[in-house]
Amino acid sequence: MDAPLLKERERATFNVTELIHLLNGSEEETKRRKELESWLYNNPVFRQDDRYQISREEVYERGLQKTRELVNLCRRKNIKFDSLDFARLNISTLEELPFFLHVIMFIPTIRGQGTEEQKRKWLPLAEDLKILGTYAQTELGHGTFLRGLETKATYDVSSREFIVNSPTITSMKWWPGGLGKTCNYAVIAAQLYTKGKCYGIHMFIVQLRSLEDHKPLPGVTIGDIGNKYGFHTVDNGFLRLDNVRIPYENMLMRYAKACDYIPPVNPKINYGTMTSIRVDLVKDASVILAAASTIAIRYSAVRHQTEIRPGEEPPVLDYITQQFKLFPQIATAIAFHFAGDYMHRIYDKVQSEIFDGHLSAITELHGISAGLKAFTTDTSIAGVEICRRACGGHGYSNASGFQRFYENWLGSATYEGENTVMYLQAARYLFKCYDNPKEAPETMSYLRYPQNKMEWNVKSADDVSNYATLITAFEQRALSKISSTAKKLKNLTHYGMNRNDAWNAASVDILHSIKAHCHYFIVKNYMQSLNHLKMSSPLRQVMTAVALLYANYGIDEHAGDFLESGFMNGKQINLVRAKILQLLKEIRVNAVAIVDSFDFDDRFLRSALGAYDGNVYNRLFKWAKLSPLNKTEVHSSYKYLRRILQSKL
Ligand SMILES: CCCCCCCCCCCCCCCCCC(=O)SCCNC(=O)CCNC(=O)[C@H](O)C(C)(C)COP(=O)(O)OP(=O)(O)OC[C@H]1O[C@@H](n2cnc3c(N)ncnc32)[C@H](O)[C@@H]1OP(=O)(O)O
Ligand SMILES: Cc1cc2nc3c(=O)[nH]c(=O)nc-3n(C[C@H](O)[C@H](O)[C@H](O)COP(=O)(O)OP(=O)(O)OC[C@H]3O[C@@H](n4cnc5c(N)ncnc54)[C@H](O)[C@@H]3O)c2cc1C
Repeated sequence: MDAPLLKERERATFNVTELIHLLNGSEEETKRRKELESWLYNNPVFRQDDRYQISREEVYERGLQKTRELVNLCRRKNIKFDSLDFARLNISTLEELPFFLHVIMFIPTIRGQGTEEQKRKWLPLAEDLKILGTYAQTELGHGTFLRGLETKATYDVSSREFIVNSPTITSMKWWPGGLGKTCNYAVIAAQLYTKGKCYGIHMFIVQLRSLEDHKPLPGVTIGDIGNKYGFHTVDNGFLRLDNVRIPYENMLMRYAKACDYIPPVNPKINYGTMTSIRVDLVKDASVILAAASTIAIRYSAVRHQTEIRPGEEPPVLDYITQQFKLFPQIATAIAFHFAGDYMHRIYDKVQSEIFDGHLSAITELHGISAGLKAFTTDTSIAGVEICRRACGGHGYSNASGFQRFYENWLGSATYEGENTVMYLQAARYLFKCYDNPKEAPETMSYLRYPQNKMEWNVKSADDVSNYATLITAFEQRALSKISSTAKKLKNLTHYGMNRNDAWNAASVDILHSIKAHCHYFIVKNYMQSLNHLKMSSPLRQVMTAVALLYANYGIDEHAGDFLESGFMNGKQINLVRAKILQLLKEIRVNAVAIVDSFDFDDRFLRSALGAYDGNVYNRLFKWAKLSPLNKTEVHSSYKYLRRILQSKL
């Protein structure tokens, strides 16, 4: 163990194991997670040491090899794809495997939207991996605007079949994960035409490749869309369908029927699978940010640079600016952890209501999940970059481990609903609730009895340590943004603009309003979660400091908003800033111990900078020696260099 990290750990004021169990849910949950991880990490197939030295084809092939191992493991240990154990394994592989869309979207869509008969037919095939599917919705021309999708499924009464067609270049399916080379089936989103009339988007199960030799079936043009920023293991694909016939029974008909068309009670029930992934992404955002901050904090405790006082070169973690960059990232990761727990609870509740036939709750779930998906992915993407830059030059090396987080995670601002679009969806619901406060759910309870308070009740540094006072600040900021935007919308329509144009004209303010609401929700949920959890008093002291930092940092970051309405004044913002400095000092002593409590295995982080033992420089040198350019003392391409050097160009 490198001495600096040992010293950091020795002076921690709380018990790391207690926080590990708290974040995992219980001691048993921690044990189970570690057991699952060790099954993966002790398997050489999941090695990553030459990850950046192999070609895309090899990466894809490795992805399939890992898939086979993972499936094998699940079979041996009787782990079901819809279990918490599988979700943990999924995260621990750290790379999306080519069959993940099968597990996270293809199977859930059949489960959620198939009739009992359809589920009896398709689920055993899919769960036993006799067929492999994906979720093919996005097209070359449209991803966001689902009503604009062009793929057609036309019902042919005489043969009791649907004829599926992509009539134009823009109607080609484009992006679905695993579509290019891996899957032989897909759930296809297509416009349903029956008896000459279009009834909008519905889901159809379509076979794409032969189950014998994996060749594309007649009428199917299919392939990989080419290299991307990340997800190199995944064959995101394109698909063109030319008069492909599928049986009537292949339309998922739990909520709607074709032929004599019967519409679903709520047409947005077709969008349910997307909602479930958006819910998961909130927790994923926490995991990614926790991993990035673990690397940056450990490295910052080991890295010594410059001087604060002459003659003493401190760890860079002693620089207040470094703490100001990194400690809010730790706080945010923990805040999103609790938000993720909340989202899973509400998702399970709504699922059971849907099961009982009550579809109304999906609107609320959509409103909350769309907003939090956007807020948490946006924030965590920015946070990973802050952590990377906090590691100076070495942060830019692939040995830092950051690139993997970037590669895949950058996409989260786009997939499963582009973030601006998701914010605007969430805002639709927010403004509806503002107009009809009685309809406002618990998460927007402040809209039920909106109290525009004149000024913030803060006079001293102690006041900004009070949870209720801080929550009120975020509530008032949201309320002020929402009410002024609602006024703007009203004015625009009053002076003759139609509602849609007014919405577009006010959309920048709308965006600010929904972000303020999401921020309020995260702060409130964080503090309420802490209040409900049992913990020792040393741990409570640390967790309180971190929660207070999250809230006070948020106020400082958006000081303009808080000052704008006159609710806060300049003096109070100064009290907030002073509190932040005090909290940074308080957290400093525990920073390494807190990231230790995130409990990432070194084999998960795969970072020379962030390994548990802090042996940064030896690991960096070991990494450099592995560079393919170092296989020989003189590289074979010296032949060009020699000519340049000898002026024999
Ligand atoms: C190091 C550690 C590692 C950790 C692991 C990290 C890695 C994790 C990775 C995770 C794996 C992820 C893999 C990637 C998978 C990506 C898959 C995709 O992108 S798949 C493709 C994803 N694609 C997208 O996400 C596409 C995004 N686009 C859309 O979702 C829609 O087009 C739309 C919502 C924008 C509009 O739809 P449109 O039909 O035009 O709607 P209208 O305008 O007509 O009406 C709006 C009304 O509908 C309502 N409503 C809407 N939605 C819902 C809902 N879900 N429910 C309920 N209601 C809903 C709404 O409230 C409103 O109500 P009202 O106000 O009228 O009362
Ligand atoms: C890694 C990855 C994996 C994916 N996997 C799948 C998959 O498995 N299956 C699948 O079907 N799809 C998949 N997708 C596609 C993904 O879901 C879409 O790309 C996403 O929904 C965004 O749609 P778009 O590309 O049409 O963006 P666009 O909507 O074209 O966005 C372009 C810009 O327009 C803006 N914009 C669009 N509409 C509005 C609006 N109404 N108001 C304001 N601004 C607007 C956006 O904010 C954005 O700035 C994947 C994408 C990625 C990157």
